[in-house]
Amino acid sequence: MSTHKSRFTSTSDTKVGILGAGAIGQLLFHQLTATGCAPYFITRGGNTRQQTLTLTSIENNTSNLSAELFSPVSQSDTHDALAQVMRDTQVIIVCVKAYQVNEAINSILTRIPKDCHLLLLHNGMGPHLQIEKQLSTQGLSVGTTSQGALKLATWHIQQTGCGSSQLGHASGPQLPNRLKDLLLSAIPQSQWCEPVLPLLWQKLAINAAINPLTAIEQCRNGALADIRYRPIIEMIISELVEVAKLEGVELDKLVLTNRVYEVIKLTANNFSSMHQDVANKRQTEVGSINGYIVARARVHHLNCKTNEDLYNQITKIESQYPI
Ligand SMILES: NC(=O)C1=CN([C@@H]2O[C@H](COP(=O)(O)OP(=O)(O)OC[C@H]3O[C@@H](n4cnc5c(N)ncnc54)[C@H](OP(=O)(O)O)[C@@H]3O)[C@@H](O)[C@H]2O)C=CC1
Ligand SMILES: CC(C)(CO)C(=O)C(=O)O
Repeated sequence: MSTHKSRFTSTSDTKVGILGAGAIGQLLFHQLTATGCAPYFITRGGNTRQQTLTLTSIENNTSNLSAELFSPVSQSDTHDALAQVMRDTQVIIVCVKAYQVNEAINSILTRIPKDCHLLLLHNGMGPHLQIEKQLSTQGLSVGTTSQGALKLATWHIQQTGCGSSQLGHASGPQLPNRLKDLLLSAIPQSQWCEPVLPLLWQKLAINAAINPLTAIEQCRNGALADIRYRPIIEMIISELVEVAKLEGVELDKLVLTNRVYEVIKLTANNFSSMHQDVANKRQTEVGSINGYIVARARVHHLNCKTNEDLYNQITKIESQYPI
């Protein structure tokens, strides 16, 4: 695997859009702004406006920034402010949930400039397969992050973890080095990795093992260290390794298992995102986690009983949310 180190010096002439102004989108906004770049947000509602964003850092320091928000649905026929700002945008970072990616990109597809690059940053896998087919000339990159951010209020986030981020090429033209440097210098502990797909599969294994089990058992991540979960965790990983192999990605089951247990230990006190989604009766990302493993297995006429069982249990819980 090759990695790319950043040699970026700050600039304000690079136009970066952030699609999705949630916890991770706002965290990246603060981090990009600190390097001298002035990103803007694409949201799914509301009018074009300025918004004050508040960040509470890990050290509990609070800072404010002003951001510009644009929406594809609020434009009058004569003045499409989003189209105008997107015209010279060089990169759009997509920070929505996995199941929101298609709709979010489709809402802006006709406005994306021909030489603009897209970077997908979400948990789980899958949306890139659809998006790469829809892009004509634009390049696509994908990434995974273990940074943590929590929304305290709509426009106030708390950084909850200083993890690392791995980004890399998916399809079409490569992200120009100047833009790679910008992203790598803005996002702490980030690396450009080629190939990046094995790293996404590795993160998928972590999420496939930890997320549904903690949601079903209603426990913190650390509870999965109990020996009684070992057989099911091993089965989840075995199935994933087999599917990844058929997809051309070789993973070492033992290394992956050790990594899953390392994350269980490192995040022992956390409630996983799927646990939180289920506790708050929100749609989960299971379709892009265990659901993705099952879907890719089907393409290769393979059965993934354990992942399928977990997928079914989570979607059943979701279907029982009160309306
Ligand atoms: N938060 C974290 O600590 C981490 C999150 N991740 C991953 O990052 C991804 C994003 O997570 P997170 O930021 O927490 O999620 P949030 O729900 O906080 O943010 C998603 C944002 O996307 C917006 N959105 C949804 N659809 C559209 C659309 N069509 N157009 C424009 N905006 C849209 C939502 O808007 P609205 O307010 O209207 O719903 C929301 O603001 C997920 O895949 C998550 O698993 C990964 C690591 C850590
Ligand atoms: C790594 C882990 C499992 C941490 O909780 C996570 O990514 C999630 O909760 O979605």
